[in-house]
Amino acid sequence: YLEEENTLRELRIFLRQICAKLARNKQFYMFSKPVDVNEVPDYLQIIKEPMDLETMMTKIDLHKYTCAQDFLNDVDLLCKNALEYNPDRQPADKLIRHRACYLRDTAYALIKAEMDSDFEVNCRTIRESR
Ligand SMILES: COC(=O)N1C[C@@H]2C[C@@H]3O[C@]2(Cc2nccnc23)C1
Repeated sequence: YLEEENTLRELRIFLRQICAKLARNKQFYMFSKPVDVNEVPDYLQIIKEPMDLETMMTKIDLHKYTCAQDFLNDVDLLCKNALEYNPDRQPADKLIRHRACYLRDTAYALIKAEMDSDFEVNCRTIRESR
């Protein structure tokens, strides 16, 4: 009902700010848009559920996230994909794995620092009720 819609609106505003902050970071540029499957033809054979920051921003606007953990689940997916597709010891792979872990840890730290825990509990209650 109306209080729940107010809460979810506030969640979307909060998540847009977090997502924009991550997307502004030049160190995360390789995660800002979907991997170009024309450039990387085998990507979809290896990664079954691609994820990137632009897609996550769109999902916010489509009301796909009803709590911060839903958003962090996609951060985890983005990171897992990068670790799986870039497993080698060569420097390029090591760099993208490091950046993926850095993005994941940054997202968790930002949300923990800037989100009221009671607010997230309220969002989880709304998620469970739907
Ligand atoms: C999240 O991003 C990634 O997992 N990747 C893996 C791809 C392999 C390598 O880097 C990526 C893009 C790319 N494009 C052209 C040639 N080689 C590459 C980005």
